[in-house]
This record gives sequence, structure tokens and C-alpha cells, in this order.
Amino acid sequence: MEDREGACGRLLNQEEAIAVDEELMASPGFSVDQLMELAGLSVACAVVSAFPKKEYGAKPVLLVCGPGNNGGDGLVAARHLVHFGYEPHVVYPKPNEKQQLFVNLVTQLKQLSVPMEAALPESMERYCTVVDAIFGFSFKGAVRAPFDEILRKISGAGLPVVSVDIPSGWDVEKDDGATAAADADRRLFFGVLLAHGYARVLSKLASAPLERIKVCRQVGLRAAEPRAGSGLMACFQDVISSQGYRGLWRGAFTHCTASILGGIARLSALKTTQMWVMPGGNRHYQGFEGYLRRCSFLYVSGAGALMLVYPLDVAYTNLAADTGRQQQFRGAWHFLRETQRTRGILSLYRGLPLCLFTALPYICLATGLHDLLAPWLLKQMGHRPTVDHKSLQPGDLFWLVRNAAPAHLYPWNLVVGAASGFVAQTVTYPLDTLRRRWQFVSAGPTLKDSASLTDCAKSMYAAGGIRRFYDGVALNSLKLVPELLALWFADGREGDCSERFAARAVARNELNLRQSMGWQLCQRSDNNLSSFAGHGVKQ
Ligand SMILES: NC(=O)C1=CN([C@@H]2O[C@H](COP(=O)(O)OP(=O)(O)OC[C@H]3O[C@@H](n4cnc5c(N)ncnc54)[C@H](O)[C@@H]3O)[C@@H](O)[C@H]2O)[C@@H](O)CC1
Ligand SMILES: [K+]
Repeated sequence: MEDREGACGRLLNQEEAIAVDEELMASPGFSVDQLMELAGLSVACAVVSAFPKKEYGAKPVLLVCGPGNNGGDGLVAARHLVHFGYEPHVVYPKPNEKQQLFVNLVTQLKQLSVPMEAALPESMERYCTVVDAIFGFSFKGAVRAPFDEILRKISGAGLPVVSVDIPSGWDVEKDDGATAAADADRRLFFGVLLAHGYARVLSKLASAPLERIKVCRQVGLRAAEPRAGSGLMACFQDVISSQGYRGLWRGAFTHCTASILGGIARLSALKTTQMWVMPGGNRHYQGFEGYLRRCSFLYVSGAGALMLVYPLDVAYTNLAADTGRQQQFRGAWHFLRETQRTRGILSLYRGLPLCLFTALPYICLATGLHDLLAPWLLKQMGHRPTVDHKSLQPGDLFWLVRNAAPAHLYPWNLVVGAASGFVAQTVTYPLDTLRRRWQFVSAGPTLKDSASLTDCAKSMYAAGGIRRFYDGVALNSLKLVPELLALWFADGREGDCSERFAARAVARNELNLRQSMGWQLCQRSDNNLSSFAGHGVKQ
């Protein structure tokens, strides 16, 4: 027997799944009715947990039921959904009139006035999801009419699809499932990347002028001619008068590129490190141990990404601090080439150890605060104060990226994230200032390169005491306003959060959300369906 490892454990093949069913019915004597009732209830529970009534209850759920037992699971699920307060609509093209079990299931639905049709509705837009209860794990061969057309329509509808056992039409023996799951996973990954990349770029662009002046202050640049009034304003005026308004965005492209590349690296590493820190699909995220584990995989992935894009960060510092009318560098590439040629490749990594060191208290503080604030806010809003950890899977990017902020906290999750990030940033700000100053390799005749980081810190202290290390901290706080607005715009333009933006990105690219959702729910409902489902089940 071939072993197939999935995120949730070893997977059963078709023969084994059928054997489990037979065994359940033979010795303990479970009847098909009993098993079907449990399977249908589990499906209804999976729908309720994936589409909470509060958010989706206004839309009906479409259940498409096949001619066999998989279809029976769908009929049972429809009945339970009525009792859970949902509005199920059933499509049952080939009712099984020979077996009393199915006749009874249909009667029970009729008594509850559940609408039942033989064909799919013309338009499926108004449904919150489609439950695909057409074929199960024993399916083989090519799909025959009318289900071929039905499956095509469901796939093309752009709706999330909850598949009972497996997305209908997969031949589990051909390993379609694993291939499609890997495929869906990849698509979902790019969906997340797109959503987060878009939001990040927008927020970086919005705060670029403030960020640039902040960096100028951190490296120690002052306005050429101190004017009356705020020194900050003079800094802005200096940049505008020598480089124009567009100059305020100088280096923003480099900053965004670093952010995007860093994001790709971080998300890729996040999944792997999470598996590594939580071996064997451990889902224990709660308590102090869970917190430490989370901090460690966030740190390792963040540090990995940082090492990759660090030269771009050094380039950004030097471009931002290049304020003269005669610009020293044409752009990031020019800076990198020149610096590597004149000062050696290592100078492009100046301050990396300090940066890696700073990341540690930053992550511990931000994560800890977030974990305290999010449940508190949830409680204030009358929600359950914990996330449903059981429904999380190792490698669950959405959850990790959102850092446990449940979607229904939107837009407060942005505020919680911003507040924890802000506190962590402010606490570690002096180290950030030291790094920026140290990164300023192109310091001209006015700012001599210090021999070591300690010298650099000493000379900064001599220049202005502790306050010198807080230069620009006010701008850093002010940056939050445009950044939050941009994130709010990117994530919430349609009252949505980026999870759904990602889902839309997946759907828009004609990517098969049906499979991705199907696979996720196969995995997620594994506890409930473990005695029934064939593929994607924990043993
Ligand atoms: N075996 C059991 O005792 C239980 C099974 N359950 C569910 O039942 C599923 C398996 O049930 P079944 O063995 O009835 O199989 P399916 O429900 O997958 O489908 C069998 C039906 O599909 C039709 N069919 C087969 N190949 C076709 C093709 N190429 N084109 C069109 N129609 C085709 C057959 O004529 C038959 O009517 C499981 O996946 C699970 O969801 C649960 O209800 C719990 C109990
Ligand atoms: K199915």
C-alpha cells in the first residue's frame, strides 16, 4: 500500500476508504442511515464554520446532490442547515426513487419546505456557496450527463465550493487530489501574495514622503538653512526646493521592491518554518508555548527574508538621504554598483546583525501585544475571544499573515495590527535610528564614517544624547495615518478583507476555487468525517 502524506496525516486510497466503510457496517453494525446522518451533519457544520451566519446568513446555500450516497450526504446536510438557520436550495437531478432511505430524505426536506429542483438555476450569483455532493471517493471514469454540464457550470460560477469528501469527478486513485491540492495551494499562495503585495505597496507609497524625511533625520541630516519654525518643515522644504515634489518619493520604488521581494520570501519561508516549529501538524497555538513557537517561526521567516533584501534597504537609506540638487546616485542599481565597487560587497550588508537583533524584540512585542489586544477587542464586540484553533491547518497562510485576526474583526484588525506594530516600533526605534545612520555609507565630507557600530552610537550620543536616537520618531507615528488609510482602502474597498480579495484574485484568474475550497474543507472537516471520507482523511 502506497503511503501518501498530507498536511493532515496519511491519506487513504480508494480501496482503504471503502474497507473502512465496510468494516464500520460489518462488526459494529453501523447502518448507512446512521453514517449518512453523521456525514451530512458534519458537512452542515463545515458550511456553518466556513460561512458564519452573521456574515453570510442572508444568502441561500445551493446544494447539488448526486444519485448515490454522496448525494444522500448533501440531502442530510440541507436538512441540518435549515435547523442552523440557513436557507438551503437543493438541486437533485436524478433522485433515487428505489431506495426508501432517499425517498425519506426527500420527504423530510419537503416537509421543511426546502426548494428542490432538477436543474441548476440560471444564475448562481445570489448563493453564498455551492455544496458539491455529487460524487464521492468511489468515483471513476469520465463524468456522464447531466453531471458533466453541471460540474462545468459550478466550476465556472466563481463561487466558493464546499465539496463533500472530494471535489466531484476526481479519481482519487489517479492522485488527482494531491495534484489539484498542490495546484490550488499554489494559486491560493499567489492570491494572498497579490492581495498583500497590493496593500503593502499602496501603504508604502502613501507614507513615502514621511518615511523619506524620517530617514534623513535618522541619518543626521539637517535642513541646509534652518528656518524659523519646525525643523521638520525645513527638511521637507529643502527636499522640495532641490528635488521637486516628486523628490519626496525618491527611493520609494526601491522601498516597495524590497517590500515585495521580502514579502514573497517571507511568505514562502513562513509556511516551511511553521511546519518545522509545529512538527506533525501540531495546532497548539494557545498559551505561552504557542506564543513562543509563533514568535520563532515569524522571526525565522522574517530574518530569512531580511537577509535576502537587505542591500535594497541599505540602498534605500542612501537614496533617501541623498538630498542635494546634484544627486549622488541615479537610483538603487547605481548605488549598489558604485558602493560594491568602491567599498566592497560587505558594505551592502552594513548593520545586518543589528537589524536581525532588533527584529527579535520587535516580533516578540508586536505578536504579544496583538495576542492581548485582539481577544480583548473581540470580547468588547461580543465575539468569542479565541480563534478556533482546531480549524487551523499548519501552513495556513491567511491566518498567519493576518496574525490570528479573525476576518470579522475587520476593520478593527487593522487597528489592532497597527497599534501593536506602532508600540513595538517605538520601543525599538533607537536601534532603528542607529542602523539607518550606520547604513549611511555614502556619507559625504560632512558625516565621517565611524570605525565601528559602537563608535557610531557614541558619536550619535555625543551629538544629542538619547534624544538623538529618537530623531524622526514623530514622523514615524504620523506615517501610520496614510498607511492605515491605504490599507483600509486596499483591504476594505468593498467592505471586504484581504482574505476575500485573495479569493477573488483566485477566482478572477479563472483559477479553480472549487478545488481549493474542496480540498481545504476535506482537510478541515477531517475530525468529523474521519470515519467516512476517503481522501484527505487523518488515520
Ligand atoms: N458507503 C457508505 O456507507 C457511506 C458513504 N457515504 C458517502 O457516499 C459516498 C460514496 O457513495 P457511493 O458509493 O454511492 O458513490 P457516489 O455517491 O460517489 O456515486 C454513485 C452514483 O454515481 C453514479 N455514477 C457513477 N459513475 C458515474 C459517471 N461516470 N457519471 C455519472 N454518474 C456516475 C452511479 O450510477 C451511482 O448512482 C462517499 O463519498 C460518502 O460521501 C456517506 O453517506 C456515509 C455512508
Ligand atoms: K463531492
